[in-house]
Amino acid sequence: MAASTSNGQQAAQQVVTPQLRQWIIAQAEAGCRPEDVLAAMQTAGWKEDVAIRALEDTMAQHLASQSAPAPAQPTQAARAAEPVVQATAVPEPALSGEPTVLWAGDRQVQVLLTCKLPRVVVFGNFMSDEECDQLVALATPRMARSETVVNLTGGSEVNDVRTSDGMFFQRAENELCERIERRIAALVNWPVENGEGLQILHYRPGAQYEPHYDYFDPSHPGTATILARGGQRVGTLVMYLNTPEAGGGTTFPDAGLYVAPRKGNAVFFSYDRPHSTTRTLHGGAPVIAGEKWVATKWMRQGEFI
Ligand SMILES: O=C(O)CCC(=O)C(=O)O
Ligand SMILES: [Fe+2]
Repeated sequence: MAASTSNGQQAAQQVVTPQLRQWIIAQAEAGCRPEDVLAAMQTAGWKEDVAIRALEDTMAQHLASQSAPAPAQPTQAARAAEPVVQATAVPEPALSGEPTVLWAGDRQVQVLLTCKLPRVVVFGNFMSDEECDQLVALATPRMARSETVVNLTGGSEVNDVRTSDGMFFQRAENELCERIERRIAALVNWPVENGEGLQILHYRPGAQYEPHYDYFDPSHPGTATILARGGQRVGTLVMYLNTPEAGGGTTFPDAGLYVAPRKGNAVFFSYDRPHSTTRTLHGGAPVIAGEKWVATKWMRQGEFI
């Protein structure tokens, strides 16, 4: 099996050929485990997300085309059609009727943009100017250089990936946090109890948050400790507390999406599995002029304790 390339630039254009599909089916029928098929594809230069989608789609189609009744024990071929990482329920706004506004319990919020993959929704008028200013004022005396979770230990440390300052509020620490948390819960239909405390970030000119995933990497040793407090993260709401003069948007490189930071607006995204196939790679673009303040709410699968 030969992949078209292992070069990142060209890899974005990798195309799943009929030959690759045949090879996948042959491996599964020969009894190869899906993990091994995936590993072989990656060794040959296929991007992980392309390989997973090719494997899942090919085996699902192959099984659907077989007319024989399902065997009592799943075959290797059936196992290969199972998602490599299991999907889970996620927060989701009530957008089925394509509304232009949503009632979030105490406030009407505008729907400005929706995207299926990655699941991204941009909201307007999520918070009032006064609420934004008040949150910044409450956070300011407590700002410290941002820390990022260290996956090896489950602890956190200062590093260069995130050059902003930050702080965390406890959940429901004050009336404003409580009000915003209830609004988020109503907007994305996810229990308040599953939310982490609000995080406030402050970026000065040049500061940025390099592209990353918000879920915890299941393969890292520190993740088990983190997951004990409510399971995986499954959704994020980034709320813009001011409008920088230039730069500082939230980027989704896999979708070529740039969300401009506008005071009071917010960007929501969800990820139903801790995997790159959710395409939720995102970052805070460098602030070019002015400064940037955001509040981030991360939502867990279960109650965050
Ligand atoms: O600042 C941003 O636009 C993104 C923030 C972010 O990704 C986070 O807080 O996890
Ligand atoms: Fe993030």
